[in-house]
Amino acid sequence: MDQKITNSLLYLDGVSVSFDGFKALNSLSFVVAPGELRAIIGPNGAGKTTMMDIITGKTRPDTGTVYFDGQIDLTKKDEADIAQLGIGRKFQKPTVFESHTVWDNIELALNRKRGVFATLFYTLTPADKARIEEILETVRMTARKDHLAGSLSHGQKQWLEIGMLLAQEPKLLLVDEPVAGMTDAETSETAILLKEIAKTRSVVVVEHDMGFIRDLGVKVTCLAEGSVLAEGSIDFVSNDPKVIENYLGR
Ligand SMILES: Nc1ncnc2c1ncn2[C@@H]1O[C@H](COP(=O)(O)OP(=O)(O)OP(=O)(O)O)[C@@H](O)[C@H]1O
Repeated sequence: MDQKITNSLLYLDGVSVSFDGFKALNSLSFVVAPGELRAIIGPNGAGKTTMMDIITGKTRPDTGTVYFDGQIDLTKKDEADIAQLGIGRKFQKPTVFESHTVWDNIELALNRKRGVFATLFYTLTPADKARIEEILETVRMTARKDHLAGSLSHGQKQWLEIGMLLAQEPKLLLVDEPVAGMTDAETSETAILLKEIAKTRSVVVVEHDMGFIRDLGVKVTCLAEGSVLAEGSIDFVSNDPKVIENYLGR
């Protein structure tokens, strides 16, 4: 098999999908390395959400290849299989269990892997507790572990949900517009948090907030009309005349 495929955590090549004759993705190709944090930008309708739908198996491509972790063909897997393989997705709106504590939210996420019956009779091992504590620390929630999730700020709920995804130990985390609606301080902290998380897994983050993207300081892929318009450092991409015309200058 091609070395580029086997050395990548995520490999998309020539991925196209149409809805009622409209090409939402038009021969999209890009590669994410193991342990890479990648930022995706692009105007509304560029295909960013559709790209995540393809990776997570919600949408099937009409043509193209999608490989995960070297040799797994994601186009042959369903959504449940893909989640099980280690791809976690954070949607834009936080979805936490509001009437449960922060700790319980993480514990529930940790148990989700075990199934309902096993969970009923399961007591946490010291290793589970240590993992929950570690996740709480990562997502800045240690001091709030006994608070009800419903009492958290919008930004804190986003962090808690990232923690719930971490409990599933994904190899790849897809994060959709995490800083929309966050305060400036929360936004800066989220950049640091995602960089920490990407030390142990790959993260693909879609955002419109260019200050946040600059803070991340990672390779940026700009999509437009379903394909890659430009890719490289934030300075390289934001100075590209095509990016200015299609996105930044609008
Ligand atoms: N299920 C669907 N049926 C019909 N059209 C769709 C479907 N999903 C997406 N589209 C269209 O495909 C195009 C790409 O949409 P997509 O949501 O992927 O863009 P996006 O880059 O995520 O935009 P935004 O920044 O607004 O979230 C849009 O024109 C959208 O209307």
